[in-house]
Amino acid sequence: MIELTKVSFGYQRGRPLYEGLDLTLSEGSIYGLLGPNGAGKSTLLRLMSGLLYPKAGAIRVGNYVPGDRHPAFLEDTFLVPEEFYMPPVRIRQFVDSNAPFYPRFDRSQMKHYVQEFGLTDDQKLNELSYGQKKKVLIGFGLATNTAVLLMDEPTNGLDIPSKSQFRRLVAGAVDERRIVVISTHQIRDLEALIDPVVILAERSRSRMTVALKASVEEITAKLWFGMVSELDSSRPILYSERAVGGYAIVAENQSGEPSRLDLERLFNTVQAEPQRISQLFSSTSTYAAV
Ligand SMILES: Nc1ncnc2c1ncn2[C@@H]1O[C@H](COP(=O)(O)OP(=O)(O)OP(=O)(O)O)[C@@H](O)[C@H]1O
Repeated sequence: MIELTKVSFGYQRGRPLYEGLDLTLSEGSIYGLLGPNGAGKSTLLRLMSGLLYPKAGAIRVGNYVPGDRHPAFLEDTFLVPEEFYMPPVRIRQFVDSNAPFYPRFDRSQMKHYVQEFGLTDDQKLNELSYGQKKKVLIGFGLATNTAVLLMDEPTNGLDIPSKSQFRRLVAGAVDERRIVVISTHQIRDLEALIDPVVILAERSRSRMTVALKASVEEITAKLWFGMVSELDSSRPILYSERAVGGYAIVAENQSGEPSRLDLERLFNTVQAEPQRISQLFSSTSTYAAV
């Protein structure tokens, strides 16, 4: 379990990014962390991995406080950052030097990922493209089998076939003891993978909060995604955008009608109507605390 309780954080004095942020994440799920530029997604992943410390409130990951950087916590947590440095060594050497830090690291799994991504063990990291380096780091992260795997914009830089490989490999690497959190703007890349969805939105004066945390099932039970030819009052519409032949809408799902979640429209709805969304999902959101 990852538990953030009343967490406040800001990089500069007097300019908090979050204040009193609550968020609980459970094992066995791949959470999608979405939010506008600068919302604090990377910051949240750094707080969860112990690279940053909250100014107030508490963060617990299992039995540990990430900021204490206890060895048992560090060997069970892996962060694939958006920007990274890879040393000028062969993939094999990189694995040899870093795998010992992760007791559950599985070398045959890593070998498989390297092959799947079209790479070979003896390639030098400094001779790889950004996307290829990223594949090595993603493969390494998956092969660590840490209880917590955090990935910041993992599909940035991956080509089209690699994005579906990524989805397949991540889906295959999750089990009931693992929590995977993926922060992304590449909603289309990950639509079929992430569930539940966590969306950050502005609470007040540039302070961000978790405006929605819900499973795909809960979202489609409460919201209806579809097309209408006219915007009329037959449905309580939360968001609409012009589309060919009418409007693509997100409405309250008062009749329990099934529909397919559209993450991009959900994201826009949450940013446009954070309070209404919060009321609809009041048991799962902290926005109501404003
Ligand atoms: N090292 C830093 N020093 C000062 N401010 C920072 C630092 N890192 C991030 N920030 C600020 O904190 C805020 C949140 O940044 P963060 O990178 O967490 O957002 P993000 O949601 O990941 O953004 P993006 O979607 O653009 O990657 C931004 O306003 C950013 O300018």
